[in-house]
Amino acid sequence: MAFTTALKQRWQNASSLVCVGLDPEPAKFPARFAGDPDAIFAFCRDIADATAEYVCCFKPQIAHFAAHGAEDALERLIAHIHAKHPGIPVILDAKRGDIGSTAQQYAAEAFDRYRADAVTANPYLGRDSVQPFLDRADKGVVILCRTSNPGAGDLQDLRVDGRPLYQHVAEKVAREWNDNGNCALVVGATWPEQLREVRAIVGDVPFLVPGVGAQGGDVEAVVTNAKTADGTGLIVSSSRAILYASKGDDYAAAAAIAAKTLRDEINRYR
Ligand SMILES: O=C(O)c1cc(=O)[nH]c(=O)n1[C@@H]1O[C@H](COP(=O)(O)O)[C@@H](O)[C@H]1O
Repeated sequence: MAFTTALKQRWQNASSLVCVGLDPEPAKFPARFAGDPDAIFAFCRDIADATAEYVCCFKPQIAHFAAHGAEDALERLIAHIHAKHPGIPVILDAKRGDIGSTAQQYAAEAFDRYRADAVTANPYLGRDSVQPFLDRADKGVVILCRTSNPGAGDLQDLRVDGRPLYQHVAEKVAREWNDNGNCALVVGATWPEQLREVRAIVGDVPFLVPGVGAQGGDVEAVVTNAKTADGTGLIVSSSRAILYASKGDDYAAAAAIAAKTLRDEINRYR
């Protein structure tokens, strides 16, 4: 099923706009994983199984696996999510972007090797660098627009033809790059004003919104400023606040409570 179709179904059927980000950091794992050679897979699997009923998506972050030589764990984790939780799309957070021939390989990596349903991409090399992702009509392409980090404005806010660069990205993606209807935009939860501005430019294009939880974004401001008319349109992603809700043996139950609490808070403002 196409990413956007699966996402819309999941928004409705699970009544959730929450995405759990799977960013394993072994140093933060509960003590029971000490010395376990498969800790990264086991920890992420437990979190995914505990939180699945409360999410519209999962988002594994590739560097958090690759830094530990755990690409195999990432492959198995995505296969596990597809098998155990069918209908929940997986966004591979890899922020790819390169010349066309290399971008082809990145698309094959994300969609054929890892079997992700969508991938995050950096737009700054231009359309041809994103084209191999756009061409996979059944897959989602989640393009950086106004990121959540403190330095986001260093380049993204530079004024070009009278308005900030991130607004040009938003317009280009919505008007020119979205022929297959498979684009989404990253807009950080830490920037409620920019969320409102980008929503006004792009209509119903879905937003991936990281930055609630550990980065302090305000849930009410995110939802009221950026939801679509039908009360959806958002993939509100939280990683550390859910993954590391408890360092004890109750880590999975604590993650489930954190995911449910975020879902309910979001739903109050939809
Ligand atoms: O593309 C992303 O997911 C992303 C974009 C962005 O603007 N800010 C951002 O924090 N992220 C990712 O979201 C995750 C951080 O989530 P927290 O632990 O909830 O802060 C990391 O994997 C980041 O790479």
